[in-house]
Amino acid sequence: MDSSLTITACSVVDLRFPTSEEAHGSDAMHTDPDYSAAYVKLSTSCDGLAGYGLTFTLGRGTDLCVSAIELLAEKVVGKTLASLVETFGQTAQSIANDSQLRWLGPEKGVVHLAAAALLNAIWDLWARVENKPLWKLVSDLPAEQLVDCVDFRYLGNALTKQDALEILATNDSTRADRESELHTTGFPAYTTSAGWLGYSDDLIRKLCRQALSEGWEHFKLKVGADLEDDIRRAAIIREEIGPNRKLMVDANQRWEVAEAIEWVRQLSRFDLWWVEEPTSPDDVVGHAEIAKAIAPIGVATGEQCQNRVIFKQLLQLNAISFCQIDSCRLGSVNEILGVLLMAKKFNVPVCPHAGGVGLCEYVNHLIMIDYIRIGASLDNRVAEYVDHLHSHFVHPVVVRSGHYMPPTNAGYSAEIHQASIEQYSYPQGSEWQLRLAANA
Ligand SMILES: C[C@H](O)[C@@H](O)CC(=O)C(=O)O
Ligand SMILES: [Mg+2]
Repeated sequence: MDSSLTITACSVVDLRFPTSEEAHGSDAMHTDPDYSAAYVKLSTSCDGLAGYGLTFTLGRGTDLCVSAIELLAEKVVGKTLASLVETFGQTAQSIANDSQLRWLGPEKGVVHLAAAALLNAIWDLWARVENKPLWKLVSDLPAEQLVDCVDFRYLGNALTKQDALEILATNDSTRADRESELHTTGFPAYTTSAGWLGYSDDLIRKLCRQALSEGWEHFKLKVGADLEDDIRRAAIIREEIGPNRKLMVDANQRWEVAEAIEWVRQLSRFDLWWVEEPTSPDDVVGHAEIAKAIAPIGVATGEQCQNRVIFKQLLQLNAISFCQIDSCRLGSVNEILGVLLMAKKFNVPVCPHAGGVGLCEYVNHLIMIDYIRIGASLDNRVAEYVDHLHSHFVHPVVVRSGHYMPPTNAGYSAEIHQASIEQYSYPQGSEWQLRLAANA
Protein backbone atom coordinates (compact mmCIF):
# COMPACT_ATOMS: atom_id res chain seq x y z
CA MET A 1 0.00 0.00 0.00
CA ASP A 2 1.19 3.54 -0.76
CA SER A 3 1.86 4.71 2.79
CA SER A 4 1.18 8.35 1.88
CA LEU A 5 -2.40 7.75 0.63
CA THR A 6 -4.45 10.21 2.68
CA ILE A 7 -8.16 10.67 3.27
CA THR A 8 -8.78 14.25 2.20
CA ALA A 9 -12.54 14.70 2.68
CA CYS A 10 -15.69 13.01 3.87
CA SER A 11 -19.03 13.79 2.24
CA VAL A 12 -22.31 12.33 3.44
CA VAL A 13 -25.67 12.06 1.65
CA ASP A 14 -29.14 11.42 3.09
CA LEU A 15 -30.61 8.87 0.68
CA ARG A 16 -34.20 7.67 0.98
CA PHE A 17 -36.13 5.22 -1.17
CA PRO A 18 -39.95 5.35 -0.93
CA THR A 19 -40.38 1.61 -0.27
CA SER A 20 -43.28 2.26 2.12
CA GLU A 21 -45.49 3.13 -0.86
CA GLU A 22 -45.81 -0.59 -1.67
CA ALA A 23 -45.28 -1.93 1.88
CA HIS A 24 -41.90 -3.41 0.97
CA GLY A 25 -39.99 -4.01 4.19
CA SER A 26 -43.06 -3.67 6.42
CA ASP A 27 -43.35 -5.50 9.72
CA ALA A 28 -45.35 -5.44 12.95
CA MET A 29 -43.38 -2.47 14.32
CA HIS A 30 -42.16 -0.68 11.21
CA THR A 31 -45.33 -0.30 9.22
CA ASP A 32 -44.11 2.31 6.72
CA PRO A 33 -40.37 1.86 6.21
CA ASP A 34 -38.65 3.97 3.59
CA TYR A 35 -35.42 2.05 3.13
CA SER A 36 -32.73 4.70 3.55
CA ALA A 37 -29.04 5.20 4.08
CA ALA A 38 -26.60 7.74 5.35
CA TYR A 39 -24.11 7.30 2.53
CA VAL A 40 -20.45 8.20 2.94
CA LYS A 41 -17.75 8.96 0.41
CA LEU A 42 -14.16 9.27 1.62
CA SER A 43 -12.11 11.11 -1.00
CA THR A 44 -8.37 10.54 -1.08
CA SER A 45 -5.12 12.13 -2.21
CA CYS A 46 -5.21 9.78 -5.23
CA ASP A 47 -7.46 11.17 -7.94
CA GLY A 48 -10.44 8.91 -8.64
CA LEU A 49 -9.84 6.65 -5.62
CA ALA A 50 -12.49 6.84 -2.89
CA GLY A 51 -14.03 4.67 -0.19
CA TYR A 52 -17.82 4.25 0.06
CA GLY A 53 -19.83 3.18 3.08
CA LEU A 54 -23.33 3.41 4.46
CA THR A 55 -25.50 2.80 7.45
CA PHE A 56 -29.08 1.65 7.02
CA THR A 57 -32.04 3.69 8.32
CA LEU A 58 -35.81 3.79 7.78
CA GLY A 59 -36.50 7.32 6.50
CA ARG A 60 -36.96 10.03 9.10
CA GLY A 61 -33.84 10.33 11.24
CA THR A 62 -31.41 9.60 8.43
CA ASP A 63 -30.37 13.26 8.76
CA LEU A 64 -29.36 12.58 12.39
CA CYS A 65 -27.02 9.85 11.20
CA VAL A 66 -25.63 12.18 8.54
CA SER A 67 -24.83 14.80 11.21
CA ALA A 68 -23.21 12.22 13.49
CA ILE A 69 -21.02 10.93 10.64
CA GLU A 70 -19.94 14.50 9.88
CA LEU A 71 -18.91 14.90 13.53
CA LEU A 72 -16.97 11.63 13.57
CA ALA A 73 -15.28 12.32 10.23
CA GLU A 74 -12.67 14.53 11.87
CA LYS A 75 -11.16 11.32 13.24
CA VAL A 76 -10.25 10.13 9.75
CA VAL A 77 -9.91 13.17 7.46
CA GLY A 78 -6.25 14.12 7.11
CA LYS A 79 -5.09 10.64 8.19
CA THR A 80 -3.30 8.17 5.98
CA LEU A 81 -5.14 4.95 5.22
CA ALA A 82 -2.08 3.01 6.38
CA SER A 83 -2.16 4.61 9.83
CA LEU A 84 -5.89 3.84 10.18
CA VAL A 85 -5.73 0.16 9.25
CA GLU A 86 -2.35 -0.68 10.78
CA THR A 87 -3.97 -1.15 14.18
CA PHE A 88 -7.53 -1.19 12.91
CA GLY A 89 -9.03 -2.41 16.19
CA GLN A 90 -7.69 0.70 17.91
CA THR A 91 -8.96 2.96 15.12
CA ALA A 92 -12.43 1.45 15.51
CA GLN A 93 -12.23 1.96 19.24
CA SER A 94 -11.20 5.61 18.87
CA ILE A 95 -14.14 6.27 16.54
CA ALA A 96 -16.63 4.46 18.80
CA ASN A 97 -15.23 6.12 21.88
CA ASP A 98 -14.90 9.81 21.19
CA SER A 99 -14.71 11.13 24.71
CA GLN A 100 -17.63 13.55 24.25
CA LEU A 101 -19.79 11.82 21.63
CA ARG A 102 -19.74 8.54 23.57
CA TRP A 103 -22.11 10.17 26.03
CA LEU A 104 -24.75 9.86 23.31
CA GLY A 105 -24.25 6.07 23.26
CA PRO A 106 -21.94 4.58 24.25
CA GLU A 107 -21.67 2.24 21.27
CA LYS A 108 -25.37 2.31 20.53
CA GLY A 109 -27.96 4.30 18.63
CA VAL A 110 -27.32 7.05 16.12
CA VAL A 111 -23.66 7.55 16.96
CA HIS A 112 -22.87 3.86 16.62
CA LEU A 113 -24.76 3.64 13.30
CA ALA A 114 -22.66 6.60 12.18
CA ALA A 115 -19.45 4.92 13.32
CA ALA A 116 -20.44 1.87 11.27
CA ALA A 117 -20.92 3.96 8.10
CA LEU A 118 -17.53 5.62 8.49
CA LEU A 119 -15.71 2.37 9.28
CA ASN A 120 -17.50 0.58 6.43
CA ALA A 121 -16.09 3.25 4.09
CA ILE A 122 -12.56 2.75 5.43
CA TRP A 123 -12.85 -1.01 4.92
CA ASP A 124 -14.08 -0.38 1.37
CA LEU A 125 -11.15 1.92 0.67
CA TRP A 126 -8.64 -0.56 2.07
CA ALA A 127 -10.06 -3.38 -0.08
CA ARG A 128 -9.99 -1.17 -3.19
CA VAL A 129 -6.37 -0.25 -2.54
CA GLU A 130 -5.50 -3.94 -2.22
CA ASN A 131 -7.61 -4.59 -5.34
CA LYS A 132 -9.63 -7.30 -3.61
CA PRO A 133 -13.25 -7.77 -2.64
CA LEU A 134 -13.54 -7.09 1.08
CA TRP A 135 -14.22 -10.76 1.91
CA LYS A 136 -11.01 -11.78 0.15
CA LEU A 137 -8.96 -9.07 1.83
CA VAL A 138 -10.10 -10.24 5.28
CA SER A 139 -9.92 -13.94 4.43
CA ASP A 140 -6.31 -13.54 3.33
CA LEU A 141 -5.14 -11.58 6.39
CA PRO A 142 -2.55 -13.26 8.61
CA ALA A 143 -4.25 -14.45 11.81
CA GLU A 144 -2.53 -11.88 14.05
CA GLN A 145 -3.51 -9.02 11.75
CA LEU A 146 -7.12 -10.22 11.51
CA VAL A 147 -7.35 -10.44 15.28
CA ASP A 148 -5.84 -6.96 15.61
CA CYS A 149 -8.84 -5.60 13.72
CA VAL A 150 -11.13 -6.70 16.56
CA ASP A 151 -12.06 -4.52 19.51
CA PHE A 152 -11.95 -6.99 22.43
CA ARG A 153 -13.06 -4.56 25.12
CA TYR A 154 -15.70 -6.08 27.43
CA LEU A 155 -15.42 -9.50 25.77
CA GLY A 156 -12.74 -10.90 28.11
CA ASN A 157 -15.10 -13.16 30.08
CA ALA A 158 -16.34 -14.76 26.84
CA LEU A 159 -13.60 -14.49 24.23
CA THR A 160 -9.89 -13.73 24.51
CA LYS A 161 -7.40 -12.90 21.81
CA GLN A 162 -5.92 -16.35 22.41
CA ASP A 163 -9.32 -17.99 21.81
CA ALA A 164 -9.61 -16.07 18.56
CA LEU A 165 -6.19 -17.17 17.37
CA GLU A 166 -7.02 -20.78 18.22
CA ILE A 167 -10.26 -20.65 16.21
CA LEU A 168 -8.40 -19.26 13.21
CA ALA A 169 -5.61 -21.82 13.57
CA THR A 170 -8.07 -24.73 13.73
CA ASN A 171 -9.67 -23.65 10.45
CA ASP A 172 -6.48 -22.82 8.64
CA SER A 173 -5.66 -26.07 6.85
CA THR A 174 -9.14 -26.36 5.29
CA ARG A 175 -9.87 -22.74 4.41
CA ALA A 176 -8.84 -23.02 0.75
CA ASP A 177 -11.35 -25.86 0.24
CA ARG A 178 -14.16 -23.76 1.65
CA GLU A 179 -13.19 -20.80 -0.49
CA SER A 180 -13.32 -22.87 -3.66
CA GLU A 181 -16.64 -24.41 -2.59
CA LEU A 182 -18.08 -20.88 -2.28
CA HIS A 183 -17.00 -20.11 -5.83
CA THR A 184 -18.89 -23.18 -7.04
CA THR A 185 -22.05 -23.34 -4.96
CA GLY A 186 -22.17 -20.09 -2.96
CA PHE A 187 -23.56 -19.61 0.55
CA PRO A 188 -27.17 -20.63 1.37
CA ALA A 189 -29.69 -17.82 1.70
CA TYR A 190 -33.33 -17.36 2.64
CA THR A 191 -35.90 -14.96 1.28
CA THR A 192 -38.09 -12.53 3.20
CA SER A 193 -39.44 -11.01 0.01
CA ALA A 194 -42.70 -12.99 0.01
CA GLY A 195 -43.60 -12.29 3.61
CA TRP A 196 -43.73 -8.57 4.40
CA LEU A 197 -46.53 -7.71 6.78
CA GLY A 198 -48.28 -5.24 4.48
CA TYR A 199 -48.56 -7.71 1.58
CA SER A 200 -51.95 -9.13 0.64
CA ASP A 201 -52.63 -12.88 0.75
CA ASP A 202 -52.66 -12.99 -3.05
CA LEU A 203 -49.31 -11.28 -3.27
CA ILE A 204 -47.81 -13.68 -0.71
CA ARG A 205 -48.98 -16.63 -2.83
CA LYS A 206 -47.68 -15.12 -6.03
CA LEU A 207 -44.28 -14.27 -4.53
CA CYS A 208 -43.95 -17.72 -2.93
CA ARG A 209 -44.50 -19.32 -6.31
CA GLN A 210 -42.01 -17.01 -7.93
CA ALA A 211 -39.43 -17.72 -5.19
CA LEU A 212 -39.94 -21.48 -5.54
CA SER A 213 -39.31 -21.22 -9.27
CA GLU A 214 -36.07 -19.39 -8.48
CA GLY A 215 -34.88 -22.22 -6.22
CA TRP A 216 -35.50 -20.81 -2.72
CA GLU A 217 -35.71 -23.36 0.09
CA HIS A 218 -36.07 -21.08 3.15
CA PHE A 219 -38.83 -18.50 3.67
CA LYS A 220 -39.49 -15.89 6.35
CA LEU A 221 -42.89 -14.45 7.25
CA LYS A 222 -43.55 -11.27 9.22
CA VAL A 223 -45.90 -11.79 12.16
CA GLY A 224 -46.86 -10.26 15.48
CA ALA A 225 -49.60 -7.73 14.87
CA ASP A 226 -52.69 -9.96 14.82
CA LEU A 227 -52.79 -13.68 15.66
CA GLU A 228 -55.67 -14.58 13.34
CA ASP A 229 -53.92 -12.87 10.43
CA ASP A 230 -50.69 -14.65 11.27
CA ILE A 231 -52.38 -18.05 11.33
CA ARG A 232 -54.01 -17.39 7.96
CA ARG A 233 -50.81 -16.08 6.38
CA ALA A 234 -48.64 -18.85 7.81
CA ALA A 235 -51.13 -21.41 6.46
CA ILE A 236 -50.86 -19.85 2.99
CA ILE A 237 -47.10 -19.83 2.97
CA ARG A 238 -46.81 -23.38 4.35
CA GLU A 239 -49.30 -24.60 1.76
CA GLU A 240 -47.30 -22.93 -1.01
CA ILE A 241 -43.83 -24.10 0.07
CA GLY A 242 -44.84 -27.60 1.15
CA PRO A 243 -43.91 -29.52 4.29
CA ASN A 244 -40.16 -29.86 3.73
CA ARG A 245 -38.90 -26.33 3.18
CA LYS A 246 -37.94 -24.21 6.16
CA LEU A 247 -40.27 -21.50 7.46
CA MET A 248 -39.21 -18.78 9.89
CA VAL A 249 -41.29 -16.00 11.46
CA ASP A 250 -40.23 -12.53 12.54
CA ALA A 251 -42.12 -10.50 15.15
CA ASN A 252 -39.82 -7.47 15.16
CA GLN A 253 -39.97 -7.04 18.96
CA ARG A 254 -43.74 -6.86 19.15
CA TRP A 255 -44.41 -9.11 22.16
CA GLU A 256 -44.09 -9.31 25.93
CA VAL A 257 -42.22 -12.44 27.02
CA ALA A 258 -45.29 -14.48 28.03
CA GLU A 259 -47.19 -13.27 24.98
CA ALA A 260 -44.34 -14.43 22.73
CA ILE A 261 -44.41 -17.91 24.21
CA GLU A 262 -48.16 -18.24 23.76
CA TRP A 263 -48.19 -16.73 20.23
CA VAL A 264 -45.43 -19.08 19.09
CA ARG A 265 -47.33 -22.01 20.62
CA GLN A 266 -50.27 -21.08 18.38
CA LEU A 267 -48.06 -20.82 15.29
CA SER A 268 -46.01 -23.93 16.01
CA ARG A 269 -48.43 -26.06 13.95
CA PHE A 270 -46.76 -24.54 10.88
CA ASP A 271 -43.46 -26.18 11.76
CA LEU A 272 -41.32 -23.11 12.42
CA TRP A 273 -37.54 -23.23 12.27
CA TRP A 274 -36.99 -19.98 14.14
CA VAL A 275 -38.81 -17.08 15.74
CA GLU A 276 -37.04 -13.80 15.25
CA GLU A 277 -36.98 -10.81 17.58
CA PRO A 278 -39.81 -12.05 19.77
CA THR A 279 -39.37 -9.23 22.28
CA SER A 280 -37.23 -6.17 23.08
CA PRO A 281 -33.71 -6.51 21.68
CA ASP A 282 -32.35 -5.36 25.06
CA ASP A 283 -34.13 -8.07 27.04
CA VAL A 284 -31.46 -10.75 27.16
CA VAL A 285 -33.06 -12.63 30.05
CA GLY A 286 -36.46 -12.47 28.31
CA HIS A 287 -34.93 -14.02 25.19
CA ALA A 288 -33.47 -16.80 27.33
CA GLU A 289 -36.88 -17.47 28.89
CA ILE A 290 -38.56 -17.61 25.49
CA ALA A 291 -35.82 -19.84 24.07
CA LYS A 292 -36.31 -22.36 26.85
CA ALA A 293 -40.09 -22.35 26.51
CA ILE A 294 -40.36 -22.70 22.72
CA ALA A 295 -37.55 -25.20 22.02
CA PRO A 296 -37.01 -26.96 19.64
CA ILE A 297 -38.12 -23.87 17.71
CA GLY A 298 -35.08 -21.61 17.84
CA VAL A 299 -34.87 -17.96 18.84
CA ALA A 300 -33.06 -15.71 16.36
CA THR A 301 -32.09 -12.14 17.04
CA GLY A 302 -29.50 -9.47 16.39
CA GLU A 303 -30.59 -6.90 13.81
CA GLN A 304 -31.23 -4.41 16.61
CA CYS A 305 -28.65 -5.68 19.11
CA GLN A 306 -26.82 -2.52 19.76
CA ASN A 307 -23.32 -3.90 20.20
CA ARG A 308 -21.12 -6.94 20.89
CA VAL A 309 -21.87 -6.85 24.62
CA ILE A 310 -25.53 -7.72 24.06
CA PHE A 311 -24.49 -10.56 21.75
CA LYS A 312 -22.09 -11.78 24.42
CA GLN A 313 -24.88 -12.00 26.97
CA LEU A 314 -27.31 -13.68 24.55
CA LEU A 315 -24.68 -16.32 23.88
CA GLN A 316 -23.72 -16.73 27.53
CA LEU A 317 -27.34 -17.28 28.54
CA ASN A 318 -28.18 -19.71 25.68
CA ALA A 319 -30.81 -17.19 24.61
CA ILE A 320 -30.35 -17.58 20.85
CA SER A 321 -30.03 -20.49 18.45
CA PHE A 322 -29.26 -18.20 15.50
CA CYS A 323 -27.03 -15.12 15.70
CA GLN A 324 -28.19 -12.35 13.37
CA ILE A 325 -25.38 -9.86 12.99
CA ASP A 326 -26.21 -6.61 11.25
CA SER A 327 -23.55 -5.00 9.08
CA CYS A 328 -24.55 -1.43 9.97
CA ARG A 329 -25.78 -1.64 13.56
CA LEU A 330 -22.59 -3.22 14.85
CA GLY A 331 -19.54 -0.99 14.45
CA SER A 332 -18.57 -2.40 11.05
CA VAL A 333 -16.34 -5.38 10.29
CA ASN A 334 -14.23 -4.70 13.39
CA GLU A 335 -17.04 -5.36 15.84
CA ILE A 336 -18.62 -8.02 13.62
CA LEU A 337 -15.44 -10.11 13.64
CA GLY A 338 -15.61 -10.18 17.44
CA VAL A 339 -19.22 -11.39 17.32
CA LEU A 340 -18.45 -14.02 14.66
CA LEU A 341 -15.63 -15.33 16.85
CA MET A 342 -17.85 -15.42 19.95
CA ALA A 343 -20.62 -17.21 18.06
CA LYS A 344 -18.10 -19.80 16.93
CA LYS A 345 -16.87 -20.28 20.47
CA PHE A 346 -20.43 -20.78 21.72
CA ASN A 347 -21.26 -22.97 18.73
CA VAL A 348 -24.16 -20.83 17.52
CA PRO A 349 -24.64 -20.42 13.74
CA VAL A 350 -24.47 -16.91 12.31
CA CYS A 351 -27.36 -16.06 9.97
CA PRO A 352 -26.95 -12.37 9.14
CA HIS A 353 -29.79 -9.89 8.88
CA ALA A 354 -30.10 -8.18 5.50
CA GLY A 355 -33.58 -6.64 5.29
CA GLY A 356 -32.65 -3.14 4.22
CA VAL A 357 -30.89 -1.20 1.49
CA GLY A 358 -27.28 -2.23 1.00
CA LEU A 359 -27.39 -4.90 3.69
CA CYS A 360 -27.42 -7.80 1.22
CA GLU A 361 -24.41 -6.24 -0.50
CA TYR A 362 -22.60 -6.15 2.85
CA VAL A 363 -23.58 -9.55 4.27
CA ASN A 364 -22.48 -11.15 1.03
CA HIS A 365 -18.91 -10.42 2.16
CA LEU A 366 -19.43 -11.23 5.84
CA ILE A 367 -20.76 -14.74 5.27
CA MET A 368 -17.78 -15.55 3.06
CA ILE A 369 -15.39 -14.43 5.80
CA ASP A 370 -17.30 -16.41 8.42
CA TYR A 371 -17.34 -19.58 6.36
CA ILE A 372 -13.73 -19.41 5.24
CA ARG A 373 -12.04 -18.30 8.46
CA ILE A 374 -14.32 -18.50 11.52
CA GLY A 375 -17.62 -20.42 11.58
CA ALA A 376 -16.26 -22.83 8.96
CA SER A 377 -19.55 -24.70 8.59
CA LEU A 378 -22.78 -24.45 6.62
CA ASP A 379 -24.82 -26.32 9.22
CA ASN A 380 -27.97 -24.36 10.07
CA ARG A 381 -26.59 -21.31 8.31
CA VAL A 382 -28.61 -19.14 5.95
CA ALA A 383 -28.15 -15.46 5.23
CA GLU A 384 -31.14 -13.23 4.59
CA TYR A 385 -31.92 -11.94 1.11
CA VAL A 386 -34.50 -9.31 0.17
CA ASP A 387 -35.18 -8.42 -3.40
CA HIS A 388 -35.22 -4.63 -3.31
CA LEU A 389 -33.09 -1.75 -4.60
CA HIS A 390 -30.10 -3.75 -5.81
CA SER A 391 -30.08 -1.96 -9.16
CA HIS A 392 -28.90 1.22 -7.41
CA PHE A 393 -25.57 -0.40 -6.55
CA VAL A 394 -22.60 -0.32 -8.88
CA HIS A 395 -21.78 -3.92 -7.89
CA PRO A 396 -25.05 -5.54 -6.76
CA VAL A 397 -25.21 -8.94 -5.09
CA VAL A 398 -25.39 -12.04 -7.22
CA VAL A 399 -27.79 -14.69 -5.91
CA ARG A 400 -28.15 -18.01 -7.71
CA SER A 401 -30.73 -20.67 -6.76
CA GLY A 402 -31.05 -19.32 -3.25
CA HIS A 403 -27.30 -18.91 -2.71
CA TYR A 404 -25.12 -15.82 -2.39
CA MET A 405 -22.17 -15.97 -4.78
CA PRO A 406 -18.81 -14.42 -3.82
CA PRO A 407 -18.43 -10.77 -4.90
CA THR A 408 -15.70 -10.29 -7.48
CA ASN A 409 -15.13 -6.52 -7.56
CA ALA A 410 -12.65 -4.73 -5.34
CA GLY A 411 -14.16 -3.11 -2.24
CA TYR A 412 -17.12 -3.66 0.08
CA SER A 413 -19.87 -3.24 -2.60
CA ALA A 414 -21.67 -0.18 -1.17
CA GLU A 415 -21.00 2.26 -3.98
CA ILE A 416 -24.25 3.69 -5.37
CA HIS A 417 -24.80 4.99 -8.90
CA GLN A 418 -24.58 8.79 -9.20
CA ALA A 419 -27.93 8.82 -11.04
CA SER A 420 -29.59 7.11 -8.05
CA ILE A 421 -28.10 9.68 -5.69
CA GLU A 422 -29.52 12.46 -7.84
CA GLN A 423 -32.96 10.84 -7.78
CA TYR A 424 -33.21 9.73 -4.16
CA SER A 425 -31.18 12.14 -2.02
CA TYR A 426 -33.51 13.74 0.47
CA PRO A 427 -35.17 16.19 0.03
CA GLN A 428 -33.53 17.61 -3.09
CA GLY A 429 -33.51 14.43 -5.24
CA SER A 430 -35.85 14.45 -8.23
CA GLU A 431 -38.03 11.59 -6.91
CA TRP A 432 -38.59 13.43 -3.62
CA GLN A 433 -39.20 16.76 -5.30
CA LEU A 434 -42.02 15.12 -7.27
CA ARG A 435 -43.55 13.68 -4.11
CA LEU A 436 -43.15 16.84 -2.06
CA ALA A 437 -44.75 18.91 -4.82
CA ALA A 438 -47.65 16.45 -5.10
CA ASN A 439 -48.27 16.67 -1.35
CA ALA A 440 -47.93 20.47 -1.12
C1 LIG B 1 -38.02 -2.64 8.63
C2 LIG B 1 -37.24 -3.78 8.07
O1 LIG B 1 -37.71 -4.11 6.78
C3 LIG B 1 -37.31 -5.02 8.96
O2 LIG B 1 -38.62 -5.56 8.92
C4 LIG B 1 -36.31 -6.03 8.48
C5 LIG B 1 -36.29 -7.28 9.26
O3 LIG B 1 -36.72 -7.40 10.37
C6 LIG B 1 -35.68 -8.46 8.63
O4 LIG B 1 -35.35 -8.37 7.45
O5 LIG B 1 -35.52 -9.43 9.34
MG1 LIG C 1 -35.97 -9.23 11.33
